[in-house]
Amino acid sequence: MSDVLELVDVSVVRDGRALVEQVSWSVAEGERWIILGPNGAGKTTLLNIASSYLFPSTGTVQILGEKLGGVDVFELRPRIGMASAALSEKLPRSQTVLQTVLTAAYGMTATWQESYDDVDEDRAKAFLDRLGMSEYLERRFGTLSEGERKRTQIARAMMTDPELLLLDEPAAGLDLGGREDLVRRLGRLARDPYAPSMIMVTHHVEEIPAGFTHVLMIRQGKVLAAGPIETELTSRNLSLCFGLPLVLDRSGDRWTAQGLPMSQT
Ligand SMILES: Nc1ncnc2c1ncn2[C@@H]1O[C@H](COP(=O)(O)OP(=O)(O)OP(=O)(O)O)[C@@H](O)[C@H]1O
Repeated sequence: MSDVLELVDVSVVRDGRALVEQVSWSVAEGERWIILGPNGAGKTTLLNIASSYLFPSTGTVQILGEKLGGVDVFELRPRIGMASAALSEKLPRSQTVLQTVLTAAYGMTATWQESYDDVDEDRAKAFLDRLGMSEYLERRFGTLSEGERKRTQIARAMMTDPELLLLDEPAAGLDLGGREDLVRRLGRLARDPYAPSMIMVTHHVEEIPAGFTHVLMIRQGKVLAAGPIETELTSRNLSLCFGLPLVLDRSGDRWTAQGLPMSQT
């Protein structure tokens, strides 16, 4: 299996402070990674590197076999699908859901013409259907609920048939039903052998979909643990990562975590 992402000794320094420090990490083709860590740990910074939008201060990065700095990022970016709150803000609120997904095929956020190939339209509809958005094709993006917006964005990220799919906190802001619906859909995607390699950022173990295979835990810019979920996602690692005693539980293929009662801390 070849690597879709390889970071060697990567640091990002801003104003004399390391946002991520000496990170070495590789993601092989077909793997589904969770990046887990507290607020400000450096998760989005890692995702911005993986999407080729951020160059490290030191260290080397290879994305889909191309070395960052030695490749035209405009050729690389269509091969990477990304869904994040920052990207969502750039999408025009007046565009329909279908247009929002279709524009991704042309590497744009807004429509510049109304004619798209039928084949693109069929693809966009198929992805929206997979995300449970068939009923919303003509709805304006700005009128969607948070959950509907997230699902539209994931369909959009799939539109270029990416080899690497990056999801930054896809379940943030969703209610319990919305979260469970999204986690189930992501689980289905993760188990699809034809789906791209995936990296998903989250703060919560409850949001880890079934089918995700690996976890990277980060705290204050440094990697605490990285490897298969089965071995690395432990109460000990989670406690170190979030800085308080936590008990991790597994029920079937899903996870929960809670702090120890005060009397035991
Ligand atoms: N351009 C910048 N200049 C200075 N500091 C920055 C810059 N971008 C991010 N940071 C800081 O780097 C740290 C890591 O940020 P990052 O967004 O990667 O964290 P995160 O783990 O994704 O956090 P959250 O869970 O809160 O979204 C934070 O302390 C943030 O304030």
